[in-house]
Parts: sequence; C-alpha cells; structure tokens
Amino acid sequence: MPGESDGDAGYSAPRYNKSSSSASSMTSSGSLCGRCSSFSPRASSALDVPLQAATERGLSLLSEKPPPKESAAEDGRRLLSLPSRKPHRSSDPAWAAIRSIGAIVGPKDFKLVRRLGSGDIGTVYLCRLRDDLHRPDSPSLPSPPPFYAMKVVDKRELAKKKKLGRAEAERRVLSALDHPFLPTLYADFDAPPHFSCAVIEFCSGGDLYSLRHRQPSKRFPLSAVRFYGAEVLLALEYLHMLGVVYRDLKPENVLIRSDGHIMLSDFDLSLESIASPAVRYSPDRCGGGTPWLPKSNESRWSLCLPQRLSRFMRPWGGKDPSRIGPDSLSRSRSTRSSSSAAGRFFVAEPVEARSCSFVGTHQYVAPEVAAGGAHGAAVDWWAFGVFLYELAYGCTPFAGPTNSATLRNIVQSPLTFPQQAAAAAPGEVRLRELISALLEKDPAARLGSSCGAAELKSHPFFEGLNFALLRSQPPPVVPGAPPCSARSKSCREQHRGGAKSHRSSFDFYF
Ligand SMILES: Nc1ncnc2c1ncn2[C@@H]1O[C@H](COP(=O)(O)OP(=O)(O)OP(=O)(O)O)[C@@H](O)[C@H]1O
Repeated sequence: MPGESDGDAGYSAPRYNKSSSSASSMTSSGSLCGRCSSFSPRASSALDVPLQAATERGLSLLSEKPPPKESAAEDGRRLLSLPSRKPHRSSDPAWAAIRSIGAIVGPKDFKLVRRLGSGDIGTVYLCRLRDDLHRPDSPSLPSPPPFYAMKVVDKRELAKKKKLGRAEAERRVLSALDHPFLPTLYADFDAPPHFSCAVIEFCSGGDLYSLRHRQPSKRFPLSAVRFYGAEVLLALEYLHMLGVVYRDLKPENVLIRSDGHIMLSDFDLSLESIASPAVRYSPDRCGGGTPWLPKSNESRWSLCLPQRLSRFMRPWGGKDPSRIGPDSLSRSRSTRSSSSAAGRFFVAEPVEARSCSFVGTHQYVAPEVAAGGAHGAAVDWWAFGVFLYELAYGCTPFAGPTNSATLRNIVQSPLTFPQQAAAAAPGEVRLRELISALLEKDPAARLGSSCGAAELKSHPFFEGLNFALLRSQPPPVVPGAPPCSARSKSCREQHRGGAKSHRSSFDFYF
C-alpha cells in the first residue's frame, strides 16, 4: 500500500504522520454532473458575502498572475504584499493595526513573543507589532496591541527537501481566504536571504485535539460535536467553492480563537483545482443517497442564484498554469452544486479535482487514497466523517497498531461504533447515520461527493441549526485572552521525542 512508512507501535503516533508524496497526478476531464442541488436557505444570509467572495477568489486564485511584490525598503529586506480584497475583514482591528504602519511591512516591524510550534514546512511564532509602531492614540486601533501568528518558512531548507511547492501552495490558498472560520493573511513578505513570512490571526485557544483531551472521557458532548462540526463544514464548503480540496482535516488543524470559534489551519497539503461554479438545469434532486432531501421543494431550495454570481458561470478560460503547484494538476472545469432556483442549480463542489498523490494523515485518509487510487474533493467528506467520529467517541474509527494496519482497516474493515453508543439518544442516532454516510468507502456514493456541503447541511443531525448565524452563537468553550496555554501539536511531538529544533536562524532577525 502507498504510504506504508514505518513500524510505529501504538495508536497515537501514526495519526501525526503526515504524508505527501507527489507520485503522479492526473487530470480529469468530463462533463458536468446534472445531479445537483442547492444551498440550504439557512446558509444564505450572513455568509453570503464570504461565499460570494469565495466564488470570485475561486476564479482568481489560480487564474491571475501573482500580485507583483514591490521592493520597498532601502535595506532590501522588506517586500510588500498586503492582501487587499478581504471584505469580511474590513473592520478587523488586528488588520487595521498592521495597515496603520503604512504600505510597507516587513520582519523588522514585528517582535517575536515566543515560538508557538513548528511543523513539516514551517515554524509559527506568536508576535506583535513593535512598540514604536503601535499607535494607541488612534481610536480605531486596538489597545493593547493585538497578537499575531507568523508562519516562517525557510525556503532554502524546503527547497532541499523538495517541499517548496507545498509552502507556495499554502501561501496562494491563504491569500485567497476571507471567511470567519479560516485564517486571514494580514501580511506576507520575504525576509532575505531565504525566509518567507506570513502573518495571520493568532488563535489563543489551542487546537481541538487538545481541547478534546480536556473533556470528560476525552469526548465532546453531542451539542459541541454539532457546533464544531457545523463550523468546520462551513469552512470546507468555502474552500471547495474556491476549488481547494483541503486534504488535511483533523482536530489538530482546527484551532480555537479567543472567542471560541474555530479556525481551520494548515493548507500545505491542499489541492488546488480550478473552480468554475456553474448553473445546471436539472430536475434531479441532489444526492441519490440522501433520502432526507426533498425531491422537489422550491421553498426549501430556493436560495436564489444571485445575479452577481451568474457572471462567473462560464467554462473556465484564461488560466495560468504557472500558478498551479506541482501537486495541483487538476484542471477541473466544473464544480458541483449547492443552490437552486426555479430548476437552476448552482454548482460549487470541485468534483473533478483529481490527484494521485498519497497525501494526508494516516487515520484520516480516505480509502481511495489508502488504496493508492486517484482522489478528489470527496476525501474531505470522508475526513469530515472521521473528524465527527473522533470528537464524539474519542478515537478514530479505523486506527490500527501501525500505519499499515490503519490503512488496511480503512480500505477493508467495516465501520463500527463503540458499544456505549448503542443505546443512543435520537441525536446520536442521527450522528451515526451522518458518519456512516460520510464513511462510505465508495467515493461516488459518499455523502457530499455529488453536491458538496449542501447535502451535509440538510442532514437531520444539523436540523434546527442556523448555519448563517453560527458565528454569533455561543461556542462550547471560550478560551479568552492569549497567550495560548494549550499544548500545541509541536509540544505533543516534543513529548514523543519528535520535536524539531526550537531555534532557527530566523530568530536572529528580531
Ligand atoms: N494561527 C495560529 N495561532 C496559534 N497557533 C498556531 C497558529 N498557526 C499555527 N499554530 C501552531 O503552530 C503549529 C505549526 O503550525 P502549522 O501546522 O501550520 O505548521 P506546518 O509546518 O504547516 O505543520 P504541518 O506539519 O502540520 O504541515 C501548529 O501545530 C499550532 O500549534
């Protein structure tokens, strides 16, 4: 099997082993699917702006040339690239603080507070603006000065490890995001001779893996599973609308902001495809395997196809292949649907994104990946099923004593639930039904594979949940002010003896 890598003993170690092999990738072509559906009306108001922006970005993400970076400072070390089109963040004080220092931003403008963690491709620091740059007198600026997370990539090292493409892919994805449950890239600059820095929001609450371990029995109550599941679902929906297949969903990558809402992080394994949302005319309901969806119910599926989106409904053209990473060979012309009006269906699932790379974390990879086949956006819905399972039951469904055993289980073993879940409350029955539909081994039959997030949002497990107002709902846990006290992934790795060096030459910039 691909990805067989080790003789790791025990259940805990393999889940952190992240794999990415760009073996081969293939391009898929083909016709658009006619089985489409709509957004749930529940999702149509508050998140409209991010979704619309997603569509715009989806088209621009891979099509435009990268914005020119201005060489700015006399010392040659400050290179500017402030992301501009972030309507969702227009009133964000943390961004306002950075903007207040002028158009040119560089490493010298920040002071490092401490190291938050490091991963495969970079080191993340807690930082803030230098004291002399902070202007507390300005009423529009936050006081005390906000914290940021700065992800620093050593390009020279990554080039040696042939992982530079992953860092570049992550930067492209980050610069396109503008969504409440995804990171905002505040600034993006190089630090010569060979570092590259991305400044994003700091999440003071640690990650969902650590938070789960602090729960009784290391499991979340059903209400929390629903809440975190719904927020992650919205983040995935937005990514898919951009044409981005995330491929690295796991609790460790779901960070908790100080207000308790989530932020999905870590996009270096993401697969970029070319999103071209399309209007389909089809009487078919979405998802043959989703009996809870009405056959034809215009009132329920009546999120109008916004006129403002219709200009994007065209076959893809003018793409710039140079913007597509080595692991992003999908040339999808289509995405599949999420909304309908009068028989029209808005298609936004990147169903034709295809890669053959072995990518992901063992316990979370889908069977098509574990078996070495091509995969597409449906891998995110599989991982979402594993994610819900882990939050609710405190373990993943197919974990084995070694990575190889885990992969075998994923491909061959039937899904089972813990005994105690048998006498389940109605909510739990619905959760199990949802997880079973997501952990369908055949990707074509998997929930979400046809029509994306709309299929999941309409599942009875989420009944009564107002997706549009989710960001205003009280989260299960509110961590409060930084700095983060939760153990980060890298801390856990340290405990397992796998930590990387805590200092890099980048530290000496500050
Ligand atoms: N915005 C943030 N706020 C707080 N902590 C963060 C933030 N981003 C990252 N971290 C911490 O830094 C660690 C490393 O970050 P990240 O996972 O993005 O790096 P990576 O090199 O991409 O790792 P990976 O090996 O998973 O790809 C994370 O585990 C997390 O603990």
